Amino acid sequence: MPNSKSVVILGAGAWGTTLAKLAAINGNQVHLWSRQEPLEKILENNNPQIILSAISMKGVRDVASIVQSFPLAPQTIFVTATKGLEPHTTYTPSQIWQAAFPNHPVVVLSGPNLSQEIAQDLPSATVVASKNANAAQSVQLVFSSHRFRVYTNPDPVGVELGGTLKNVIAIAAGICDGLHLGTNAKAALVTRGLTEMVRIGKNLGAITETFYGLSGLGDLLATCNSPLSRNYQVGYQLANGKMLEEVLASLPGTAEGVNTCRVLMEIAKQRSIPIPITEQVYQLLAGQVTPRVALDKLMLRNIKPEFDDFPREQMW
Ligand SMILES: NC(=O)c1ccc[n+]([C@@H]2O[C@H](COP(=O)([O-])OP(=O)(O)OC[C@H]3O[C@@H](n4cnc5c(N)ncnc54)[C@H](OP(=O)(O)O)[C@@H]3O)[C@@H](O)[C@H]2O)c1
Ligand SMILES: O=P(O)(O)OC[C@H](O)CO
Repeated sequence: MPNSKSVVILGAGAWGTTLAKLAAINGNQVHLWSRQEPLEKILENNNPQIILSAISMKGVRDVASIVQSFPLAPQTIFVTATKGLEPHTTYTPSQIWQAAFPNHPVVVLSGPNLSQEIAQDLPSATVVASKNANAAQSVQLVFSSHRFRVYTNPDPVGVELGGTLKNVIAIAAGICDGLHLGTNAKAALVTRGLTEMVRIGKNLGAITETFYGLSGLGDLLATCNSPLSRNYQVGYQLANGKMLEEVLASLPGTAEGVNTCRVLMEIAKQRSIPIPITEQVYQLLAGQVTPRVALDKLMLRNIKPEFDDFPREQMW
């Protein structure tokens, strides 16, 4: 294949395995790494043009520092598909990869991508975002197929935060469905959840419009409406009376929203960003409120205008 690339995928979990298949379908030479094998052989023998990380948030920093110890071609592109935030530093995965490899292009891949549906060959779309347009276009070619439509975007911060922040709202959506609160409540929750995502995103340097695209609203809708989502499952099962530890132990894979929620609360406190839904999810995960009390606390907040920054000329 003339455009075939050597692609190393780090993390043989649900998402890494699915992305490896998508890249292989297009004729790329794909090498999937799980931490049971030595990384050295894969990196040294295959001269990767693209290294994609689908590692859970908790492993990203360690894996990035292992990769740092190997010589790489200067044009090697890093792609991150992790949806999480690092505790304490509050770094996104792409910030960790960029700090470890300051001279390499870094691309964020994120969108409404429930891996089980993609693995069944159902149609799906995603976004690859980078400050480096050539790198984003290279990654677009590696993964695009008749079943996986890949768009480019110049706002990696917004694309990465969309995929990360929606996980907390998906926990809330699972609670909403688990309590059988109805379609009106779910619509209100998801819409106000998007408002919270935009508020945090703008504060962290994202472009607002990005949150109305596939990696923001798109992923929010997919994750808040699917029992395939691990984050949704956390909320749904908590609403049905299970303990958090019990739910996490029975989940197939990682629900990043649990840790993301804690990190978001740190960010919101430091920067005085109002995020009431996230705050109630945080208190619920910490065992400080029941789902019903969290609902009442949200409904009984002070009444206020719908938008924080409606254009002045449109105000009364
Ligand atoms: N599944 C999806 O539908 C989907 C879609 C889009 C994005 N994502 C995101 O992709 C990331 C991975 O999700 P997943 O569904 O693939 O989760 P998963 O099935 O639980 O797999 C997690 C992967 O991370 C690796 N890992 C975990 N801790 C590690 C550590 N300390 N050091 C090295 N490797 C470590 C695991 O390795 P071991 O197997 O050796 O434990 C495994 O390969 C998450 O951030 C998730 O939000 C998932
Ligand atoms: O299973 P979840 O909740 O991690 O969601 C998977 C993907 O992020 C959906 O786009």
